[in-house]
Amino acid sequence: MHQPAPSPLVVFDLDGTLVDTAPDLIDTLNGLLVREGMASVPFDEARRFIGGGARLLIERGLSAHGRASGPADIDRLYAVYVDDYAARIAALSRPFPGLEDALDSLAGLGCRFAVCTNKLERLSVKLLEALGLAGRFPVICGQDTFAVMKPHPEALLGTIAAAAGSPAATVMVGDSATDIATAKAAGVPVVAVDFGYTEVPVARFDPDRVISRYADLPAAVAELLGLRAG
Ligand SMILES: O=C(O)COP(=O)(O)O
Ligand SMILES: [Mg+2]
Repeated sequence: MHQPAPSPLVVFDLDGTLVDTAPDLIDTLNGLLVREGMASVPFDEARRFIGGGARLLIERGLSAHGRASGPADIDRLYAVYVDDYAARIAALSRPFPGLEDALDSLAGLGCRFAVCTNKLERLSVKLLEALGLAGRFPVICGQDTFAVMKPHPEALLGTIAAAAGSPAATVMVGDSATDIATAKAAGVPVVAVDFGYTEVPVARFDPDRVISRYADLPAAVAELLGLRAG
């Protein structure tokens, strides 16, 4: 007896992929820096600090001011950051254009959806709930869901398992070198969006596809997984 093949799964990164969170992340970081007696980091510079989780964002913010920081400093600032960010979670953050239509088309191809992010799980759920998107993603895994975070492949493989999917029937969608490395290590094809947060153009990391707008995602996923409409 053959097991029925698991339905195709699309696993999305969150910051810079599903949602343009940079304004709220950067306002939170800059609020923290100003209270510590430092200047704000310019938006375009701070945007490139996103992608490795909040701790790294704070470390990069401090080192932009030439401030060396020990783990105790980061721990203290991180606790404040998480509360401040939670309070403004979707003040300015919005889904990238065309996302919902692309999800509708992908659902029409039989795809299910999950999130694998380096944001804390509870903040990820809160953000997607605030934007009315949580119902689209029955599985939302964050940096603290598993013992490891991206780029460790187990973060993605754990997300796929939680969604009762199979790596062979999954596509990852992300905006950063971290996402591409994670997918490659897990043996999962990856579509990179080029409108997210990265210092180096994503094409440089050799993803399977690069898209510049969500309208192009359904065809890319269909091609990578050999899906047909209907
Ligand atoms: O907030 C971050 O720095 C990371 O988030 P992401 O994994 O959803 O890009
Ligand atoms: Mg990202």
